[in-house]
Amino acid sequence: MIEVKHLQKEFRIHQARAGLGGAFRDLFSREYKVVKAVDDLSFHVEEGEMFALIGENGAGKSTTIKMLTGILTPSEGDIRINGFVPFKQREEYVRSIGVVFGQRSQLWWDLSPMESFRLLKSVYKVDEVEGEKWLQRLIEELDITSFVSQPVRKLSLGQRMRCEIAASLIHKPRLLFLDEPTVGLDVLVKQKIREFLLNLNETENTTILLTTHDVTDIEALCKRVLVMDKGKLIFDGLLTDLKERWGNGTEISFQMKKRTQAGELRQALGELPCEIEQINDYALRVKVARSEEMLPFVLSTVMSTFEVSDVKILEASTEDIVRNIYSTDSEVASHA
Ligand SMILES: Nc1ncnc2c1ncn2[C@@H]1O[C@H](COP(=O)(O)OP(=O)(O)OP(=O)(O)O)[C@@H](O)[C@H]1O
Repeated sequence: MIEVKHLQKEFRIHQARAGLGGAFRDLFSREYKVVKAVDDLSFHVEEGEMFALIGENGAGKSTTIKMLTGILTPSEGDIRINGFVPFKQREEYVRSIGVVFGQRSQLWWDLSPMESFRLLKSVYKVDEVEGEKWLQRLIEELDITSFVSQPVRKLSLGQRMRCEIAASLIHKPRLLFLDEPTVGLDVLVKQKIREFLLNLNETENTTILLTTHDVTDIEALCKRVLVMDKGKLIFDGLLTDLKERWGNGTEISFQMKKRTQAGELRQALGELPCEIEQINDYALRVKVARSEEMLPFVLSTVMSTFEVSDVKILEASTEDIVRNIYSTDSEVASHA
């Protein structure tokens, strides 16, 4: 569905010289700095995948989406989506995709969403009967019936965003781009949007690409994550692998009924690669790197060897992990 090879986008930014003299010199000769917003990006996406593109501010996500949607022309590299080269075959290409930019609206401000939907139907030359059936399904599933006939300017952000999603899907595209779709929304609306997207992906096999700063979006929706840093792709793989790679593992804290020393725990756990920390005479903490395999072993061994009064398992959240990635120097990671 999506094939991106060595994609690059450079921007030339005018560097203003300091002071009045500088401004005067700028009139005659301008100095420019080149910013590589996207640097040698390559990835491949199968039809029906739902994946997230993440990275801190300025990482290059929006520039990537703009190139994928045909708004920007790459400086170098190839993009082929659904058989199209987006920036070359723009008109045909946009009929096969849906786009939602969280910060920008595709609805007419003074019209109702319903009127916008009807206009979009004729722009996309959607089949009357099939198109109407599909629209009714979108309205129902996005739960927008009660306000779909009010002017867009009177809608709340959450109501508008659900209408934006409906508008982007009027022509039943095979591929949907969502740039920050849940930014500023309350938990209930986020939940509704996520349920809708999961259902769309499952029932229609729509390929969905999401950029987000909200890690709960990723956890709810995507198995695959692409992480960008300073224009480069630094991770492309499963969310579970991302957690394993950048997470600090899992910590298990044990409260013992009797005095227990770290050495005794070490003896019980044998050669298992883990860190054991003595909190006090009765409390110890075991840190394991690969939680999925090791956690059950540590739990069962300690519980069957010692008298344990309390256990707590502390796993790094995706949010901690993403923070961890952004604060670490980038290191290229390979596809899982
Ligand atoms: N039109 C432009 N002209 C010049 N520089 C640009 C332009 N658009 C983006 N950039 C620069 O390219 C880099 C990547 O920007 P981009 O908007 O793609 O990042 P982002 O990951 O989407 O960030 P955010 O999360 O803040 O939206 C930044 O350094 C930005 O200043």
